[in-house]
Amino acid sequence: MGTTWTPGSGAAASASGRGVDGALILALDQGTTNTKALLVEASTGRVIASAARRVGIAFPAPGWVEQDAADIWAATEAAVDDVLRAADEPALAAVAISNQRESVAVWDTDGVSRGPVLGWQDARTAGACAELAEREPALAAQIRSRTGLDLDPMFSAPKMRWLLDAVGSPGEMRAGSIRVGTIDTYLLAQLTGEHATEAGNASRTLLLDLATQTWDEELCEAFGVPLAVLAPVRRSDALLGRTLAGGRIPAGVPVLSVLADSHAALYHHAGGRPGEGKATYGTGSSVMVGAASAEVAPSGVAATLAWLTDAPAFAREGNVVASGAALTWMAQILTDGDLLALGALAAQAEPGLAFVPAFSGLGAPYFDRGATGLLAGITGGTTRADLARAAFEAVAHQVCDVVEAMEADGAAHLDVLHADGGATASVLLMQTQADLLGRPVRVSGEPEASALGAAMLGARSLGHDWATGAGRAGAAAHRVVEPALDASARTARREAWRSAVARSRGLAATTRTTTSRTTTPRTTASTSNVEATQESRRTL
Ligand SMILES: O=P(O)(O)OC[C@H](O)CO
Repeated sequence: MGTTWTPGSGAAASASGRGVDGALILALDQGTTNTKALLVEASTGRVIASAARRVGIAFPAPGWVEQDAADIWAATEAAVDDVLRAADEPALAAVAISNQRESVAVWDTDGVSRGPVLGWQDARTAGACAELAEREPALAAQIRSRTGLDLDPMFSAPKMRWLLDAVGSPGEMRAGSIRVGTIDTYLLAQLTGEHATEAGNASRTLLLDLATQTWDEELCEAFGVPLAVLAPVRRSDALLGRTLAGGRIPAGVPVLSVLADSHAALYHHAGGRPGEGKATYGTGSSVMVGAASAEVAPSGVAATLAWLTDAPAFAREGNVVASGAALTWMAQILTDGDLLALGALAAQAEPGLAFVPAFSGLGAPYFDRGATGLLAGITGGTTRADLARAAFEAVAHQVCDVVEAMEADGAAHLDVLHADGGATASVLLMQTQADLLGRPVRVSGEPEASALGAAMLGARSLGHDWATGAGRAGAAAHRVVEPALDASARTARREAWRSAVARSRGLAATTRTTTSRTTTPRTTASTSNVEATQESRRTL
């Protein structure tokens, strides 16, 4: 039974076999499921070796998602060991890091973990967040206006508070002898002994003032996270430390760049160029578009700091809950889980049927947990191919919904969408996306966009600029898909979709809106619909 678009590689490490031209960057991508390590030629961006090690994850209670900080570090060291061996122990010019966002670790001043990592999907503080929003609506509004984010359990501050309550004493918190931070901060502590956090990662905590790119003391106080336990906020391209002796990486190698993973992919694809955004097609879809300022985003999408170099780069982001998940579900019904067969089946049909995959409500830009999944437009002539086609249309429509919401106030605009992730292998999906968006889709052939984004930023500090130079040598091929649908057909298909979404949400079918003003935006998380069945043990 085929459940992926392409066959996976079982190799732990691989090397290109070609000689190395100049300095090498070790690029790490610490993600939820694994840590990847790449050796990247600094002058060209060519990947000469790569390795990956899995990271464990636990679900100890409904809505709880935990990882082990020591396991994350062990997987990172093992991946580094694999890649250095594969390349015969080369000299390293720099380390670059990209990492999963929002997840929080707690450790002591020696770098020893003091509790579980609360994963970004962890929703144990959902009750506490809802209670705080109800008790102090002005604070919830202040959080959104200052941080760009909604008060939601996905983000770090409620997790930090939970961990501090669970394992920290007031004395330790006052003295700063216990530390909490996002995964970049934990990795920097292990690699370099420094206590520092990268600004883009910090912007996912609910504690960073987007306008000043510094910790917001009032919000820290509101969440009960003392400044003393937080790391100083640093530029994304700062010298963030040098590797310690005794680790797998030789001592003294500078860490020259850190980017949050989704931000790193945006940096890799678009290099900060205005009008370029990205969509990642995984189980859900993360859609990010650069924004001119830290202005509060329109309802239904978040504002975030993408990275901080000479100037801050802002972005807007929305997360669709079910995109690849919609294809997987339909494939299980129609093609025994075979996604390639689903694509072939869908190609036999014309668009017409609307499938709203609100399996557990809808994410961005609607954030309607009450929405129900539906198929609209079934007739006696509806075929299996029509159903398959509707699943592909649903993925593309949802990305359009987010893009339209991002552009609603005119402060962000998308000219070209970079696409990455497994489902981009579908020619039908990418053409549908370009058609419904009415803009070109640049389909990335690069599977490691996040690690390479971090490496690209680090290379700049070494004097190499792939983004504005002649282009990255050895870059994976990409393809550009141009829209091929006339405006009136596009409008008709978008209207039919909006009508189906309105029905799914129990609204009047004539509603033409990308974002409800009557429902409170809940979250930007792909887990927005995970109802925490266990209330937080503490209130915020
Ligand atoms: O670990 P990943 O690659 O699933 O990324 C997680 C995201 O950063 C969460 O926001």
